[in-house]
Amino acid sequence: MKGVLLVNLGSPDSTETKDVKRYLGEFLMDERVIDTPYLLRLFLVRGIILNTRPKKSAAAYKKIWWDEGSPLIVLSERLQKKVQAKTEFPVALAMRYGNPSIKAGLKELHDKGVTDVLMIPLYPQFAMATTETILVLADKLQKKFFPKMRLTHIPAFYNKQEYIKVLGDSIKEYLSDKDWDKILFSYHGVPERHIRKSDITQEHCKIDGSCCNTPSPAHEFCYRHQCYETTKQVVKYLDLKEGQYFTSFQSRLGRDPWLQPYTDQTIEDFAHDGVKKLAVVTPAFVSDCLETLEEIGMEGRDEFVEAGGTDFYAVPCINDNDDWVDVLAQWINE
Ligand SMILES: C=CC1=C(C)c2cc3[nH]c(cc4nc(cc5[nH]c(cc1n2)c(C)c5CCC(=O)O)C(CCC(=O)O)=C4C)c(C)c3C=C
Ligand SMILES: [Fe+2]
Ligand SMILES: [Fe+2]
Repeated sequence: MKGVLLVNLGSPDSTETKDVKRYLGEFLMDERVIDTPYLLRLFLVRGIILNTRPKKSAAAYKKIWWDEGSPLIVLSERLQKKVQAKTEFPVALAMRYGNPSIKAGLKELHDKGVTDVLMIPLYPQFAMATTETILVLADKLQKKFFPKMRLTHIPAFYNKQEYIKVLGDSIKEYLSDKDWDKILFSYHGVPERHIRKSDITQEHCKIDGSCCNTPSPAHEFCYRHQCYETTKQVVKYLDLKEGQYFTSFQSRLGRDPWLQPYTDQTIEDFAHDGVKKLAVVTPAFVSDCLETLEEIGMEGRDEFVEAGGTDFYAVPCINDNDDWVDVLAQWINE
């Protein structure tokens, strides 16, 4: 029997510093997130990052936490329930880090008699630190604990017209009663090195601005290409004109170069250049989370207003939008 596993990133169990520390430890010790040799990663994560970051992150999580829990988890649970109502196949939810784990999700499906699992990583664009790490871990768990299960997955859907329509319509609807000067498409960043590592041709991605527009088999796994392509498709769908939109990358961690331009700098530059009313869309995230609600919705807004902007609109993610539920159900049932 077929079953579905929706997989998102995950959140700490609570906003207590100890829970945030445990979650960050699991997240950042993933070799596809901090991709240094093991001992260096251990030193960076345990010796440096986990000494200071958990307290700072816990304070940020406290600002966005809901009574029901982490927004990312609650919104993912709502999505799972709505999708379940649209299909006869069992639909489970799992998180790559923290709870509910991928192992628990596979077990839930296994106990319901599922033999064929369709995994849906809830990331529109492929990245080593998101889609790939989910697939690698699920494969390992399947071999070890569920040898009779068969796993398949839906690849990154950044250019699927059904998805672009849902995203485009949600932006249009949210901004319909608002006056805006510019729309910023802000994607979660990754270190530039990750783009080179994921280049299956080992020679295409130069991160010089042109490679992502030149057709290549590398694009199947190029996060940067897929981000720019998402912007391009939404721009086309919404009929935006040159100068009305821009793409940038947020959430940089550490000193290595990450994908640029950086969102925080872009927001400040816009305000200095006279943009008064800014809308920010965050299409790397299906569900609103710390990075959209706090980093963009709070910090980004403050930066913009301090630099002279007047109106700031953080456009919600597609979350459990009914049209998005219909698209997922269609992909599952086809
Ligand atoms: C598109 C999705 C994401 C990519 C790519 C990604 C890469 C990535 N992230 C970090 C470090 C952190 N990310 C954190 C939070 C966070 N990241 C994503 C998504 C992607 N990350 C989400 C949805 C969230 C929010 C989770 C939530 O509970 O709401 C954090 C934790 C918060 C903090 O301390 O800032 C860290 C750390 C790296 C190093 C990385 C690239 C390889
Ligand atoms: Fe992240
Ligand atoms: Fe590229």
